Amino acid sequence: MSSRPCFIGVDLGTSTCKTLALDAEGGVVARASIDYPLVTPRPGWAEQDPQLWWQATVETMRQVTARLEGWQVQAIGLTGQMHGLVPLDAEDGVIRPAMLWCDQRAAPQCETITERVGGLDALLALSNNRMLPGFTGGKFLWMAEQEPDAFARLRCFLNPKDYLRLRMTGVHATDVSDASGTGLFDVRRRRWSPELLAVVGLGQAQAPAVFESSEVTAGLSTEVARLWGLPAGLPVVAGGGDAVMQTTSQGVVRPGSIGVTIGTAGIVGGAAYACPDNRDGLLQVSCGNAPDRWHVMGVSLNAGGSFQWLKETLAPLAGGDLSFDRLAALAESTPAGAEGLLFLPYLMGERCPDIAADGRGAWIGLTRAHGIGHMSRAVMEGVLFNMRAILDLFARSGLDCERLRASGGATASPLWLQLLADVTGRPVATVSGASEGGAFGAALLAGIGAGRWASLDEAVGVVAQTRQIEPDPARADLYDAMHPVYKTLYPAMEATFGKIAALADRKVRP
Ligand SMILES: Nc1ncnc2c1ncn2[C@@H]1O[C@H](COP(=O)(O)OP(=O)(O)O)[C@@H](O)[C@H]1O
Ligand SMILES: O=C(CO)[C@@H](O)[C@H](O)COP(=O)(O)O
Repeated sequence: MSSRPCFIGVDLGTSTCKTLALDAEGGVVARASIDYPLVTPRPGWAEQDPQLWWQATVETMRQVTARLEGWQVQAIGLTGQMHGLVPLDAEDGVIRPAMLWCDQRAAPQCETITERVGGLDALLALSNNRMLPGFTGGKFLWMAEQEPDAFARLRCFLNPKDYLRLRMTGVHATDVSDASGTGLFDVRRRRWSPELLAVVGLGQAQAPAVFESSEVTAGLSTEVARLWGLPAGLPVVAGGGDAVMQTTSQGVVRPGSIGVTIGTAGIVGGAAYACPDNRDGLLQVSCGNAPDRWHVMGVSLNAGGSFQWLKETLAPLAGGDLSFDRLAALAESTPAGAEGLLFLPYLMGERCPDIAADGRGAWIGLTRAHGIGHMSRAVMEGVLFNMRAILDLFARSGLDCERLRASGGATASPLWLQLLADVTGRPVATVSGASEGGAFGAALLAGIGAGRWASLDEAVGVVAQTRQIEPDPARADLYDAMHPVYKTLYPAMEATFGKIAALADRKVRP
């Protein structure tokens, strides 16, 4: 019997590496995932060791390929966390741990870049994006200033998922959607901006080659192919940044629908046929996963990651074993609105709806009547109030939508899904593949690259709606009343957070 074709997608998330194989109808044949830690050496900093990413990829690929007897892998597609800087030396060695998308240390350098090009309007004309804290661009200047010896050794930089490609194929390459997130890319023309590269001290030779998402970048090396029992030279397609790819996995590739992802980050995203002008730069505009598509999104740094922080913080008090389900059950048995307890989730600072590098998290309204169930519920509600504020920004840009499509790790929880509907007051649809996250989209892109589907529109034809969750009228009414109050929290605290950030730099022994 001849082997059946399948396509592999690898998603290098912030918390987990997920790998899956899809058949030619979009059904999942095999999947595996492995977690790794997020390191926060100081408030506002976030790093990971690319070696751990590669180990997780090797192992998840081993587990998936071991289950593919009778299947023939036709191509691999990559996706992963955006905006991270993997600095490489002349031997392709990693010079320092990767600074991630939620790392705020380079906020002052982002302002410097904006000034150097002549202000915000000039920057938007070059890239169509602000140089937001957390974008890759600022990290180069930070390195040049704070770690000049390390910066002098830099010969090439890669986005996180593209480091996996380097290890798989030996090639320095990225795709247009992930390149958009560096802040150094001319999103309108789908090419590096030579002016912006120069402003951060780089030349074109130090930037990876850029491909459209479904283009084949290179073939699997003999050594790596042997590790996974795959043919040497197997095509590895360009893929895309995870925030864009999540929206592709949701089937949101044409204007008119909006996807919400609750992963570590929170993403509100939609597609466009032409590159929209990013007038005030409060949203992000990137190239989409097809040559004729662009992508608009607002990204919160603090969605599922806030819930994960709560779990990790409380786990030692719960004998080290506290599950997301237990935490959600505590929240579910607490009244909607957590009896007046609000949570501002800016634990990693924030990018959208507020640009708040010095932002901090806070429970506001604590009383002796509040317990851990209230705190857990307030965290979930606060994250979703923040997503609703991003939806308000979308509406202001004429991108509103009556229904949402949901994806991301948190959508494994029925409570998160119901609260998303209740807090936004919109029906929420889940789709096949949404719980698989970006790996699903990456595998679809691999399928396009291998010729299974002729276009992105055709490929997302395999994405089907699985459920629709309606908002509960009474809870939606309460959340309508709470949202304007929530929106006052950051403006009220902004100046105080600035002072707190300065105080946090003063180290005094315990
Ligand atoms: N069973 C679950 N119940 C509730 N939330 C969950 C569950 N599993 C994962 N999550 C949430 O999903 C987040 C991770 O989502 P994921 O899409 O896998 O993120 P990433 O791609 O950033 O690694 C976690 O931070 C957590 O808040
Ligand atoms: O910053 C962004 C996109 O602009 C984030 O989407 C990161 O790319 C990380 O995503 P997850 O790990 O939460 O999927």
